[in-house]
Formats: sequence, C-alpha cells, structure tokens
Amino acid sequence: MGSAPSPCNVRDICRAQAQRPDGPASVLAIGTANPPNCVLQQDLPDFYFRATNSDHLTALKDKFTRLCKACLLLHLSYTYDDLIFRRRSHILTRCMLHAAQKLGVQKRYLHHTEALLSAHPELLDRSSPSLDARLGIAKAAVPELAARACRAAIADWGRPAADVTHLVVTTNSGAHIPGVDFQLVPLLGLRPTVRRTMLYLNGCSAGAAALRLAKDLAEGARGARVLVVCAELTLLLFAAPQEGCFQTLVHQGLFGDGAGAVVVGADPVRPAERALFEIVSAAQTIVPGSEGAITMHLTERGYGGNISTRDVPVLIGGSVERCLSDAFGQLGGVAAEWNDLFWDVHPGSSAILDKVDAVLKLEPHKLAASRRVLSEYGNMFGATVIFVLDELRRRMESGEEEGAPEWGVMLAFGPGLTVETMVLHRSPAELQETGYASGLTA
Ligand SMILES: CC(C)(COP(=O)(O)OP(=O)(O)OC[C@H]1O[C@@H](n2cnc3c(N)ncnc32)[C@H](O)[C@@H]1OP(=O)(O)O)[C@@H](O)C(=O)NCCC(=O)NCCSC(=O)CC(=O)O
Repeated sequence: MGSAPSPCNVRDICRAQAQRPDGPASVLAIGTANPPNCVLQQDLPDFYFRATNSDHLTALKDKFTRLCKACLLLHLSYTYDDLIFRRRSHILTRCMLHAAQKLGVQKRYLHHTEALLSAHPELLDRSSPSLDARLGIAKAAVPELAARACRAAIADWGRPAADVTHLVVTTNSGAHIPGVDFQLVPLLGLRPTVRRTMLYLNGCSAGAAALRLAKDLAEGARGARVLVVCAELTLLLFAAPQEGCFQTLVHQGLFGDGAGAVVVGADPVRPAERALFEIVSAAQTIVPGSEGAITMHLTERGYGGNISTRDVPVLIGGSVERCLSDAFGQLGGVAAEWNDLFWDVHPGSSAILDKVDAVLKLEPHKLAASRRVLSEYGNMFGATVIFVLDELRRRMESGEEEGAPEWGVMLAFGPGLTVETMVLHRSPAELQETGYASGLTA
C-alpha cells in the first residue's frame, strides 16, 4: 500500500499533474452512422398511416402529406446542388427554397420498421403503456448505432481505440444504468480506465453540449483524447396519428435516427493526427422567456412535452445575432462578417434555417451543409450538428465549399430554448494542405 501524500505536498502534486496542452482543443476525426431502413419523404405518409392502422384518418393523412409533400416537389425537380451551387439566380433560389419546403426533409433512416411496429402493438396504441418496450429496444439499438459511428471516427482518426482517454456519450433515447458509455467500452476495445461521462435528455443541443465538455476535457490535460458520441432514435417519439395533435405529425415528418462521433484533442501528434477544426470558444445561453418553447419528459407512452413550432423559429431569430456577437466579441481581435464564415447550424427544420438565413442576411449557399443534412437524414436531435460538420469537411476537401473560410460557427438549439454557440477555426496549415487560401478578415 502506498503512503498518502502529506497535505503540504498537495499543491505540488496538482501542479505537476496539471500539464495543459499548448494549443486549443480540435476536432481530429468524425464518424457517422444510420440504421439501414431508409424511408423517403414521399413514401412516409403511406408508411406511417399503414403501419399505425390509421389509413381511415383521411383528412389527417392529407394534412401530413401536405406537410411532407413540398419536399417531394423539390426532390423531383431540383437537388440542393442544382439550387445552391448552379445558382440560377440568388433570388429564384431563395424563393424556391421558401416555396418548396416546409420541413426540409427528403428522406431519413429509421431503426423501426413495419415488422418491429407490428411486433409491438403497444407502440401503436396511445392508451397503452409502452415505455418498457421502447426502452428495451433502445437499450440494444443505441449502443450498437453509437459503436458504428465511433468505429468510423476512430478509423478516421488513425490511432488505436486504446488511446482514447475520455468518453462523452449523449442520447435522448434511453434511461439505463450502466449506460451506453459502459456498453461502448467492450464494444470499441476502450481501456476499462477510460473516463466516462453519460449525458441523458439534452434535446437537440446535446451534440454541441458534449463537444463543449470535450473541449474543456481536452484542454485540461496534455495528451487527452476525448471520444464524443451522440446517438439518437426517434422510437421514443413514435406515436400513431391523432386528430388535433399536430405535434405528432411534425415529429414523424421531421425527425430521423443517426449517430455522430468526434475525436477531440489538442496539440495534434503528426503525422497521425491533424486538426480538422479548432474549437476556439464554446458558449451556452438561455433565451429569455423561452422556458416552454421546447420541453420533453418521459411518460408511460414515450416522450411527452411540447415543441412550439410557430414560436421556436421566432425565438431563435430574435437571439441568434446576439449570441454570435457575444461569442466573437469575447475573442478580442477577431472581427467577423457573417458571410465570411462557414456555418454549421442545427437544422431544426427548414423554417429555422430560413429564419437564421434571413436575420443574418446570409448568402444562399452558406447554410448548404445544414440544408443538405436535413434533407438527407432529417433532424437527428443532437447528432445532426456532427453530420453537418462532416458534410462541411467533405465540401471543403472536395472544393465544393466556395472560398472555404478560415473561421466558422456551430450553432445548436435545444430545450427551453438553449443556444450553444461554438467558434471554429481551420488552421492555416490545414488550409494549405487541402489547397485553400484564407477567407476571413481577422
Ligand atoms: C411546423 C412547420 C414546418 C410548419 O411550417 P409553416 O409554419 O410554414 O406551415 P404553414 O403555416 O404553411 O402550415 C402548414 C400546415 O400546418 C398547420 N400548422 C402549422 N403550425 C401549426 C401549429 N402550431 N398547430 C397546428 N397546426 C399547425 C397549418 O394549419 C397548415 O395546415 P393545413 O395544411 O391544413 O392548412 C414550421 O412552423 C416549423 O418548421 N417550425 C419549427 C419546427 C421546430 O420547432 N423544430 C425544432 C425541433 S426541436 C429541435 O430541433 C431542438 C430540440 O428538440 O431540443
């Protein structure tokens, strides 16, 4: 047995242990995963009403079809790349985007299939308790989905899983202990001593919140490598359609399942590691007077709560510029024109992106990565901003992201109404490596 340090040594011990890195926390790798079951928006009304034995609710099905249908128009006539990058004209593009979308989703991936739903009739009956069934399904499915995203991130990173020092896991889809973090240790071959943090029920800002925490961990100890994963299933939101319940239609039409993983660390070790994005600052704020705008809680029938669909875009529109000004104001010398940044905005819905676009007067292509992810995958709660980050990286590396600015922002929105604002930077060395010149006045 070792001897306990004497009290007078404690400061020295702490000082010796507190070897902080020189540089900022950076995104070193990204991985994503989705379940295999892909449902096109054009097929969603038939899938949803058939699977819930609700085809007799014809007026409701028509309403749901109208909510989803505008995306079909977009799907048939233009892709986002046609709209955004060929840019027939900015005004036409903006009008098309407004006119052609409600939710902004063309397809999404779902863990639940018609076979799974028919095996669990309690999920279709709004009067039946179904929480046990939902949690039971999530208990197996969420770690598996999270592990796939993590494996992709670890492969992208290029170092062994055993080099991960911290694990931050977040999900809205489950409530178990030991949690997904515990399950991931053997699934990924992490060390049993990896320092785990499990965050449940953080809504759609969960991914950005986990990255904010990872930044603090990575900057707190030299050599720390933090694996962050956000994995989400919509099964806890699944409910049969009901007259007068518009929320249910929005939930089914908007959300999708997916997992996003990121490795965060400071002072990249060359040649294995490179900083894809430096995390310069991370802030969180509550929008005043927004307490009831997005609420969520577990009930015997899955999630309860409320999304004030008409208020949420307005509240975001009213607060976003102040959040950004505060974030950049605290960085001293960095002055930003909003159009000189790259953007990772949580695509809560098309209406939310339109509002951010309008308030900040962004050029049409600025939110292209967010719009594309929403279109291809739906709103995957907190995982969505990680998909957008991956899409931005893909666009920058392929040259699709015009001008590829050096500085950028991640914005995520969550319960209450919470805004997470993260300032990102692509280091000049990385820009040179991928062939881009600096784009921002700094
Ligand atoms: C829901 C919307 C797509 C509706 O789009 P529009 O407002 O343009 O639609 P619209 O006015 O043309 O209406 C289309 C149809 O929907 C009906 N409708 C619209 N809003 C309604 C409401 N609140 N209650 C009841 N019905 C409503 C209209 O009557 C109309 O029906 P009819 O067709 O019969 O005339 C949009 O408001 C939206 O995207 N809101 C934001 C969604 C949101 O909050 N996302 C965040 C998710 S949560 C998140 O991301 C963070 C987190 O969870 O933490």
